[in-house]
Amino acid sequence: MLIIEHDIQLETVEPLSIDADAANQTAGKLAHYVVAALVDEATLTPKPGLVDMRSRGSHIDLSWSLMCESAYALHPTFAAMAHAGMTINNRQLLREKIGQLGREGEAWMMDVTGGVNTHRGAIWALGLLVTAAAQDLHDISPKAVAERAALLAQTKDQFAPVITGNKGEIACQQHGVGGAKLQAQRGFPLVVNVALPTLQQSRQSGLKESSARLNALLAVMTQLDDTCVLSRGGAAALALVQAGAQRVLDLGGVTTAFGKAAFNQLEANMLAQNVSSGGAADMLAAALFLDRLALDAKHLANEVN
Ligand SMILES: CC(C)(COP(=O)(O)OP(=O)(O)OC[C@H]1O[C@@H](n2cnc3c(N)ncnc32)[C@H](O[C@H]2O[C@H](COP(=O)(O)OP(=O)(O)OP(=O)(O)O)[C@@H](O)[C@H]2O)[C@@H]1O)[C@@H](O)C(=O)NCCC(=O)NCCS
Ligand SMILES: Nc1ncnc2[nH]cnc12
Repeated sequence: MLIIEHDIQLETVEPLSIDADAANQTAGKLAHYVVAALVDEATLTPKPGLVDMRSRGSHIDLSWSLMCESAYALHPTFAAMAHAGMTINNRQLLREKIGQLGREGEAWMMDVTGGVNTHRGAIWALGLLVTAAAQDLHDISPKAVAERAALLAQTKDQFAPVITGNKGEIACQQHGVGGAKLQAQRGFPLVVNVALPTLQQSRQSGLKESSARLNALLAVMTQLDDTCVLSRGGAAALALVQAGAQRVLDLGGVTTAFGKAAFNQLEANMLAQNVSSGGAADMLAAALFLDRLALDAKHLANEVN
C-alpha cells in the first residue's frame, strides 16, 4: 500500500493491523500535536537568547514567523513518521525509514526557510518521539514514549552519513559531550525528569502557563550540554548559561522580582556572547508535545481500537 502525502511516500512494510483511514487520521493528529508544541515553544515570550515574539534573540537569520512557517511545513514529515511508527513493526526497518524521512524533512525545512536551520534538532527529537508514541497508542505516558524513542535512537541507521560535519557533531567532539544524539539515546532524561515535573509543579503552585513553561525551559538550561551554546561560545558560555538559569530558579523563578532581575541579567549576558539555547528550546517543545499527548491518551487509544 502506498499513500502519497505532499512529497512524502508512506509505505507500509508490515500489514496494517488497524484501519488504513484511521492510521492516516491518527498520524495527522499526532503530527498536529508536534507542530502545536513547536509553535508554542517559539511563541513563549520572553526567552533568553532565543527567538520569541519580542525578538530574534541571538539569531540574525531567524524570526518568530519563520519558526512558525517551518513548524507548519514539517507537518507532513511528522505525520509520515507517526504513520511509520504505527505500521512498521520491525525496529531496524522503522529506524531506517524515519532516518530517511528525517533527512528529507531537513532538506524540506531548508527549502522552506531559504537555507536557515530552524528545526534540525527538533526534527530529530520530536521525530523520534512522535514515532515512538505512534508505536503503541495504548501506552503514551511520557516515560514509556521516551523509552521507546531511546530504543529507536540506539538502533543504527545504515544509511545515515558517518560524519555530518554539523556544528553539533563538532562541538560534541571538541567538548566531549553527547549532544542531541545521546540525549535521545538516554530516553530524554531532561524532558521526562526535569522539564515535565517543573511544568507540573509550577502549574500546581498557581503560576500562569507561560511562567510554568519558562521555568521548565530554565530548568533544562541548567543541565543540558547544549551544542548550540557550545558551538557559538564554548565551555565558558555554557557554564555561564547553566549558572544564570540556575540563579533565576534559585531566586524563585521568573515571577519573583529577584528572579526577574536575574533573568534580565542572564538574557543580557547571552546576547552579549551571542549564544542561544536552541537544544533546550527543542527539549521544551518535546515536553509540551508529551504533555499534550498525555491529555489526549484516552481518545488516541480508542481511535486505533
Ligand atoms: C542527530 C542529529 C540531531 C544531528 O546532530 P548533530 O549534533 O550532529 O548536529 P547539529 O544538527 O548541529 O545539532 C543538533 C541540534 O540538536 C539541538 N541540540 C543541541 N544540543 C542538544 C542537546 N544536548 N540535546 C538535545 N538537542 C540538542 C539543536 O537544535 C536546535 O538548534 C538549532 C538552531 O541553532 P543555530 O545555532 O541557530 O543553528 P545553526 O544554523 O546550525 O548555526 P548558526 O549558523 O546560526 O550559528 C535548531 O536546529 C534547533 O532545533 C542542535 O542544533 C540529526 O540531525 C540527525 O542525525 N538526523 C538524521 C536523520 C535521522 O536519523 N532522524 C531520525 C529520526 S527523526
Ligand atoms: N525559539 C528558538 N530560537 C532559536 N532557536 C531555536 N531552536 C528551536 N527553537 C528555537
